[in-house]
Amino acid sequence: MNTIVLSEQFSLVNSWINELRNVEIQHDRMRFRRNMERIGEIAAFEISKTLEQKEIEIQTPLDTIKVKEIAVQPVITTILRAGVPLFEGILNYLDKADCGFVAAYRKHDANDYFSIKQDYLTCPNIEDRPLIVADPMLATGASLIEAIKDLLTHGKPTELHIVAAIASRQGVETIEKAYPDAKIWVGAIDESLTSKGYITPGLGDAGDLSYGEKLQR
Ligand SMILES: O=P(O)(O)OC[C@H]1O[C@H](OP(=O)(O)OP(=O)(O)O)[C@H](O)[C@@H]1O
Ligand SMILES: O=c1cc[nH]c(=O)[nH]1
Repeated sequence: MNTIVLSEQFSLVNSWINELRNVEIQHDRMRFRRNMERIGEIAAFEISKTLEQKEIEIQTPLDTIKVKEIAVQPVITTILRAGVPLFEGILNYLDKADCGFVAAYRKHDANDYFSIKQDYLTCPNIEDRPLIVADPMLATGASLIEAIKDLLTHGKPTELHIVAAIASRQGVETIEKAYPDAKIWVGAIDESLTSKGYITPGLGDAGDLSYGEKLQR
C-alpha cells in the first residue's frame, strides 16, 4: 500500500489533528505549529522503518557491538512557507538529513482561478538518496507536482516519500497517478475540496495559521 493514513490506527496523532482543525484551538499559533511538527516527527519515525539499513560497528566504553543504522541519509524538502513546521518535525527525528526548499504560491486571476508560481528552489544532490517532500495540505496537488518536478532536476532519488497532515481524496489520487511509486504519509484524508481549492472540512489556511494572514498576490 502506497498511501498510509496515520490516523487510521487511533493514536495521539488523532488528537493533534483534531486540535489543528478546531477553530477554538487552532488560533494558538505556537500549538498549531507544534502539532504540525509532531505529525512530522511521527511521519519521520514511520518512514525510518522503511529506509534501507546498513550494519555498523560501534565502540561502547566496555566493548564493540554490531548494530543497524540508516544506510543512506535522506534529503528532506518542503514548500515555503506553510511546510516549515511539518518539515521541522521530520528533521527533528531524521536529524542527519540534508535539506532543500521550494517557494511556491497560488497566483489568483480576476476570476479567482489560480495557478502555482514557483520562484525559488535550493536543494542538495538527491541522486541515489531517499527524497522526502513535506507539504502540510495536499489540496489539488498542484504545488506538489510543480515542486517535485523541479526537485527531480537535482537527481534521481532511490525512493520518494510525501508527507502531508491533511489531504483531499482528489489530491491523493492526483499524486498517486503522477508518482505511482511514491509513498504518501498523510495524517488524514478529507473527501472534498471547495471551489477555491481548500480542503473541507480541512483546517483552513495552514500558512496563515502558522505565521499570520498573507496578502493575496
Ligand atoms: O495542493 P495545492 O492545491 O497546491 O495546495 C496546497 C498548498 O497550500 C498550502 O500552502 P498555503 O497556501 O497554506 O501556504 P503559504 O502560506 O505558504 O502560502 C500547502 O502548503 C501547499 O503548498
Ligand atoms: O485547504 C487548504 C488548501 C491549501 N492551502 C491550505 O492551507 N489549506
